[in-house]
Amino acid sequence: MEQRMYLSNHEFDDAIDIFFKGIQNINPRTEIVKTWEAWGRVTAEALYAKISSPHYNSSSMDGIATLSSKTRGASEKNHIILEEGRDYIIVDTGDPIPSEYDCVIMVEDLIRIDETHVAIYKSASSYQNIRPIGEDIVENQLILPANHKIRPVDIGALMAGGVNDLKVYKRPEVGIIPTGTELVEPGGSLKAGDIIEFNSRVFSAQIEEWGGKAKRYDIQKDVYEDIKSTVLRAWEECDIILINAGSSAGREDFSSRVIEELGEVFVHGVSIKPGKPVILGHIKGKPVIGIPGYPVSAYVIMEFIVKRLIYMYQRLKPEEAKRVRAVTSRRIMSSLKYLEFVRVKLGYVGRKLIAAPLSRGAGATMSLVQADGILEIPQNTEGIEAGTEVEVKLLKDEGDIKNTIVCIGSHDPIMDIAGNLLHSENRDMYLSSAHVGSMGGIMALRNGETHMAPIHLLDMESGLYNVSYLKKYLPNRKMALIKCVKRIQGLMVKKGNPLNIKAMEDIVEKRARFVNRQRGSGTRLLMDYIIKKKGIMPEAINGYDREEFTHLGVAAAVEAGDADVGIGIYSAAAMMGLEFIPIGSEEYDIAVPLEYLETEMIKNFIKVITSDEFKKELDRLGGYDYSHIGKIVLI
Ligand SMILES: Nc1nc2c(c(=O)[nH]1)N[C@H]1C(S)=C(S)[C@@H](COP(=O)(O)OP(=O)(O)OC[C@H]3O[C@@H](n4cnc5c(N)ncnc54)[C@H](O)[C@@H]3O)O[C@H]1N2
Ligand code: MOO
Repeated sequence: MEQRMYLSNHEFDDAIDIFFKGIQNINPRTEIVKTWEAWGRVTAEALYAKISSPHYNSSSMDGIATLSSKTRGASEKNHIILEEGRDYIIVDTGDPIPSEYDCVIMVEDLIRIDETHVAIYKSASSYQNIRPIGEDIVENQLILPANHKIRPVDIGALMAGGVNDLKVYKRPEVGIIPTGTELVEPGGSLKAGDIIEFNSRVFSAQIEEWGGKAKRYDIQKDVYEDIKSTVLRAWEECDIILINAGSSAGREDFSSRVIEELGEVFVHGVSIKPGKPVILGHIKGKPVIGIPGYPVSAYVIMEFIVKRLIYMYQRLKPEEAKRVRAVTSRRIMSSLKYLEFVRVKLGYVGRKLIAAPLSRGAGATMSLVQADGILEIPQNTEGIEAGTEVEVKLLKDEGDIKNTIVCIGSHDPIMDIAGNLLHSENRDMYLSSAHVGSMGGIMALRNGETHMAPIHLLDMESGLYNVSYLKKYLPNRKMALIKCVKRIQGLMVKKGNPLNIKAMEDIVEKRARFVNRQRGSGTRLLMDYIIKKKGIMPEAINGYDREEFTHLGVAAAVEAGDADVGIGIYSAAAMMGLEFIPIGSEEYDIAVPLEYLETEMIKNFIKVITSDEFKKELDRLGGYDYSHIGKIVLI
């Protein structure tokens, strides 16, 4: 089969314009629903009250209904006595007021004389404590305009006004077709090459959130005729069709050909990243979108195009995301060719709102889970320097961001545990970690971009940890070091230690494939220190230059068999089921500028790491000595 290359390079706004112009003749359909089932729906016509509310004069208090003229002249000194049946009747809140009465006196203001008589000591005014007809809603009054999204309170007013049925826009049915021979349903055992199909489930939830109705079709293998017949079925059953994956230029990327054969492709390929190979088209007037397979690419297309489409069917416009000004924590490179959407973590450090970029890969679902905002880097920009003021679209509440401890530095799984405990103990506090290695953490402290930096930096001269680095790199700042843990560092190998590696020398001798940590990380310094002491040259180790950014990254590479041996901490090896050969221990501490030490956030953080619960977690992971945890060293 001939391989087709896509790919126009439309600018994003142009592509969106072309698409929405192409489908502008769509007329949203309407239906009648019961008011009590209309929450979240959008009114297709203005709604007027059919009756007044209240629809009779009603008592607003418990007491007696009487005639105000009979109470005239009553005072503390001049009680007036009223007789039941002749002067008043007893009423409760909400009771109708017979026409011969014009006011209600509260029971608290009555002096009971006997079974049938009360005295009053205050005159009453006409309509006192009576809710007159239409006090709330008057018949024929406008309750809601057209194109209004119905809220819970609207339902009450509509029903009070006698409106029980209403015309709303139909929720568009959105057909989702996951395609790919490699896709499998969740739950089964996985072999290399299997991909758990989850995009369609994410889309379904998004579609429901935006007011559409999701209809998921079975996974379609990469078979042209099968995909085509499923698209045709979805076309008959749905208003909008989403074909997931197969949008790119691969041999089995059929989406655009199917759409072209059955309808028309307006755009294939947009100058954005991620999301570039999106396909925008229609089949006989029904929108069809080919959504790229990578989850983050898919997110971008769902958020910017599909959301708007679903809203359009309900005559709504997506609300604009709130934007804030922030300062970039590090340099972010970007291609001149694309408008790029970078997920960022946000946090206030001093008065600066810092935006730290998260993992950029289009497959990084965690970058979406962790993101506080999206930073758009315009096309024709090479990137953004560290410390630049930028605009960020918020994905989270600004209040939550204010209560976030920004933590930039070396990674250890215990920081994730501390973050989790911090949030479960203090529901409004968060810990946001960026893993840039120990030296990266020191630089972030220097630039005022972080509240804390976890570090484990070995002084090659003295063999001591951390203190000398803070003195050297932050000479003019009063710093505190929160002592944390001693960690056992070592070599990780596959279970059974197939190459029988016992010490550093074995890596050289056996030509084992090594995976290292990045320069600037404390683990790398330790590695450099040890091989230097042993007189091993870096070049003698196969893969000394191969760098991973986290302990788990190293462990995962060994686990997958991409490397024979790596360096890292015990807990990471244990998590991945690897064997571990200790080579030394190091001090992993947390550097904090003194001015933050007394803040609520840091005080709570210290409380967490000194708690029994945290220590229990450390025991569970293994490889940590926490005898000095929480001790403060002033520098
Ligand atoms: N030679 C080129 N290759 C690629 C290009 C290119 O320009 N030239 N573009 C890349 C970009 S950018 C993207 S984005 C992807 C889009 O790929 P497809 O839409 O064709 O999707 P697949 O290749 O089938 O899948 C990619 C990837 O996505 C994940 N995936 C797919 N479906 C699901 C699902 N239902 N649930 C969860 N995850 C899913 C999966 O990891 C797939 O490996 O193409 C690049 N290639
Ligand atoms: O569009 Mo792809 O999504 O850049 O990764």
